[in-house]
Amino acid sequence: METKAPERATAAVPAVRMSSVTKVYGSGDRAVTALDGVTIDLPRGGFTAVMGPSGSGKSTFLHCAAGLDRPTSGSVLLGGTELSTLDEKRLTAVRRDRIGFVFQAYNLVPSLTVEQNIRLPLLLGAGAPDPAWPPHVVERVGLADRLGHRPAQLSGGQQQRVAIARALITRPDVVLADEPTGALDSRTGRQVLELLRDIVDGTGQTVLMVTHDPLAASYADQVVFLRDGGLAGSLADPSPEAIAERMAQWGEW
Ligand SMILES: Nc1ncnc2c1ncn2[C@@H]1O[C@H](COP(=O)(O)OP(=O)(O)OP(=O)(O)O)[C@@H](O)[C@H]1O
Repeated sequence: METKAPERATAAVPAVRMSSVTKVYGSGDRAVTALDGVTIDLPRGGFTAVMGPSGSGKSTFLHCAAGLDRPTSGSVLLGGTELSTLDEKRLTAVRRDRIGFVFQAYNLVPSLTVEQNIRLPLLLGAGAPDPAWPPHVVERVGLADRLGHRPAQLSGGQQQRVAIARALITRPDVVLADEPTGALDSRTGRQVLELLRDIVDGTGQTVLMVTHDPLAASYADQVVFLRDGGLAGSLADPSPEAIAERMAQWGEW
């Protein structure tokens, strides 16, 4: 299937490139450095998990990568577009068209059907992808027989699959997931993680996921650890045991 712009088809351009990103909230005595000079590339078509103790900067990292928060200094490139210099209107368009969000709490619209929820970003004006893409997404998340249902008629795992399909519908540069299995039981949570893995492997999407759970993080290609706002190492092809061991070394989770 075609991509939307030539720059985004270049494998050499990472999905997200953060360079010396610092985020300071407040000022003077009350200043809190939430991110402290973070430099990282998220490879296109990769699955990256972000872990770290409470307050280490995970949400701030995700928000800066998504253009939801502006860094105090440093640069964030999304598929080759510098976010820090965009005005609010263009930033909103980038978030709508090129980033998919998946939250712990699903955030579906109760009065809309599954199909309308999935297509919501397109109804709100996002550029239409290749016509073959939406049916492909619906099929991939296994919801073809639920399209006329309302969210309340679905299980938690099915609702999260609707949210994942909605995040994918614009064929974004990156899907950002904030504790996507936090509200699910372990079996349903595994199904959602398998789906995220399948989306990366089968459609070449890029996923960035914040999680506290070593098992969830083990579905990623790499785990990056944050501590006090800075990168504190990474693990490639991580096993749950290796992740848990790293967490135990720091003993502050
Ligand atoms: N809007 C804000 N104003 C002031 N301080 C903030 C704000 N947002 C975050 N912080 C501070 O920045 C630091 C990093 O917060 P962040 O939410 O990114 O951490 P986290 O790793 O996601 O934590 P948790 O796992 O508890 O969700 C914390 O010290 C937090 O108190």
